[in-house]
Parts: sequence; structure tokens; C-alpha cells
Amino acid sequence: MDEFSFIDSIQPAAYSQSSLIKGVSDDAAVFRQSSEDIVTAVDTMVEDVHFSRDTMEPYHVGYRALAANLSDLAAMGSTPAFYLVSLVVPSGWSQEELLEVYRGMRTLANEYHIDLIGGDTVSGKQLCVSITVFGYVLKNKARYRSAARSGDIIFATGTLGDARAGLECIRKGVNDPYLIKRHRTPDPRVDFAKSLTHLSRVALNDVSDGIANEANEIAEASSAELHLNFEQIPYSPQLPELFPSHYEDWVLSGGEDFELIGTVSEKEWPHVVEAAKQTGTPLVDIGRVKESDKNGAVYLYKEGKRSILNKSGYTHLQEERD
Ligand SMILES: Nc1ncnc2c1ncn2[C@@H]1O[C@H](COP(=O)(O)OP(=O)(O)O)[C@@H](O)[C@H]1O
Ligand SMILES: Cc1ncc(C[n+]2csc(CCOP(=O)(O)OP(=O)(O)O)c2C)c(N)n1
Ligand SMILES: [Mg+2]
Ligand SMILES: [Mg+2]
Ligand SMILES: [Mg+2]
Repeated sequence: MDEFSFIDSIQPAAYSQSSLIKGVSDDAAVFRQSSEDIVTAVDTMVEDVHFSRDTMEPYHVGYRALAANLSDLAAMGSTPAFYLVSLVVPSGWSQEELLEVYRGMRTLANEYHIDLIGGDTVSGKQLCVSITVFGYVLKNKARYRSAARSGDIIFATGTLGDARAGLECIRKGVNDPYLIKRHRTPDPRVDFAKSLTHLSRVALNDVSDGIANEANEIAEASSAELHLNFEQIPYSPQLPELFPSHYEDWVLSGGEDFELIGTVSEKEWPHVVEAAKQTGTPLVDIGRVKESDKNGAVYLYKEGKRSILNKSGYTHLQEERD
């Protein structure tokens, strides 16, 4: 394998997006869009930080790297359209394994009819997959973390803590296929988020680092207080059975569930419930937004007691980590 034969091997056979003018093959890709706003994000997965060769097959690495990016597009309420892939490849990865990484990405890309339109391939020390995504959203309909208002219902999709529990299942040899799937091949909530388009105001954030972080990001961006009831936060029933001393921490700070946390007015809440029903998305009310006299804060109510929920999810560039 060399760089150029590898690039030949991952050339898309066909493209789905009609706005594409030039895909993989030139110095850069070209697409045209005049009627909608363009949403773009990049997320990176690094060997031994986001995955290890014992915990993920190459297929899973590709799938989850694209899932993490599509989750950011979902959190903006946008429809995914394109992705570019930057690869750092250490010696020891074969062409077959790299093609498996691309097969993982393609599975999700086919589901959402999105096109691979470029990337970069270089040699390096650890496998690093960085994906840039582009999506479209109706003009001025992007969903911001800053949109929470006093009186809003706070909601969460799916179940939280599954991905962290799945990682532990893999490490400890516990056979829970559902949790392991949630770690390796999470499904971003693209369809649910898109079906909120007609709502006048929704705040959204995706759960990559853990709801404790994500709720604080909404609170800060909106200068509001978020009051969460732990008893309402959704988690899978096997979590307390399998990991009784860890599950509460993982529900709040495990991260990588790629669910959505959001806020909406009580008036528009029934539309969110309907969107969840139409897209088969589990959805629960987990608390209320209140006015803040400071820069925003998150409170957690548990067994009748209230505490401040600080940011406690996964944070890079920290010296210590468990
Ligand atoms: N190295 C960087 N250079 C420029 N912008 C960055 C960098 N890292 C993060 N950002 C920006 O900071 C914001 C928050 O990033 P991040 O916490 O990674 O979001 P998310 O958890 O949704 O992936 C985003 O607007 C992102 O584009
Ligand atoms: C081998 C391994 N160790 C630890 C983790 C846990 N982990 C790594 S990064 C991360 C947080 C999410 O990644 P980040 O790069 O912060 O994504 P972003 O918030 O930018 O979407 C978590 C929970 C893992 N998935 N795999
Ligand atoms: Mg990021
Ligand atoms: Mg995000
Ligand atoms: Mg993060």
C-alpha cells in the first residue's frame, strides 16, 4: 500500500448529494448552496484516547468517528450532507484494516445519504481519524446552546451511561451486546433533531462528554439555571445491576452516548413528544430551566436533596484521569 493506491481504493463509486460539483480527485471539493445555512464541525478520534485496538475493531473506529460528527450536526438541527476524512496512519495498520475503517463510515453515510468528498492521508505514530462534516439547515433555524429560557422543560433522548458501561463490559469480558453496541456503534439522533425544524425555539447539545458537562454548557451559553431531577434521567436497567458503584457517575459523566439534551417551552413540548414518537426516539422530561442571577448553573435533585452539578465529564488536556 502507498498513499496514492490507498486513496484510489477509497474513491466513492457514486455520490448522492445533488449540490456536489467536485468530490474526491482535485485539490479540494466544491459544492454549491444558496438557499440554506451551512453547518460544519470537526471531531477527532485518537488511538488509546478514544479507542484501543483491544476495545474496537477497525470497522467500529470508522463508524463511531462519523457518528460523533453526525451527532454534532444533529445537535445543530441540521441535515448532514458531506464529510472529509483526515487519517494519520502508523505502521502496523494494513490496507484491509483501513478499508474496514472506511466501511464503518460508509454504513452510516449510506444511511444518511451523505458523500465522502475528500480528506488527507499521512504517516504518524498513532491512528488518528479526524472527520469534518457539513450539513444544511433552514435559514436561521440552527439550534444553539444559548436558546434555553426560564420555564423551559429540559429533555434527554435515549439512555445515558450506556457507552461507558459498554466500554467496561468489553474490558471486563461482560457479555452485554446492547451496551457494547452503544459504545462501538452509537446512533446519532439526526432524524429526531431534524423533525424539530418547525419549532420556534429549541436549545440542543449532544452528549459527548457527559450530561454534567453538556447541561453546564447550555446553562452558561443561555445564562440560565438548569434544574435536573436525577430520578428522571434515563438509564438502562442493567446499569445498576452490572455496575452498582459506578453507574450514577457514568449516567452523569460517562460521555460518548451521543444522545441529545435540550430545552423547549412547555407550549412547544407536545411537538417534541410527537417528533420523538414519529422517529422512534425515547424521550424524557428531566427538569426545568429557571432564571439565573449569575452566569448560569446546573442543580441536581436526588433523594430530596439539591446539589450543584459541576462539569465532571471527560476533559482533554488534564493532567489526571481515572
Ligand atoms: N483546536 C480548536 N481550534 C478551533 N476551534 C476549536 C478547537 N477545539 C474546539 N474548537 C471549537 O470549540 C467549540 C467547542 O468544541 P467541543 O467542546 O469539542 O464541542 P463538541 O463537544 O460539541 O465536539 C466548537 O465551536 C469547536 O469548533
Ligand atoms: C480506550 C478508551 N478510553 C477512554 C474512552 C472514554 N473517552 C475518551 S474521549 C471521551 C469524551 C468524548 O471525546 P471528545 O474528544 O471530548 O469528543 P467531543 O466532546 O469533542 O465530541 C471519552 C468519554 C474511550 N472511549 N476509549
Ligand atoms: Mg469536539
Ligand atoms: Mg457536541
Ligand atoms: Mg469533548
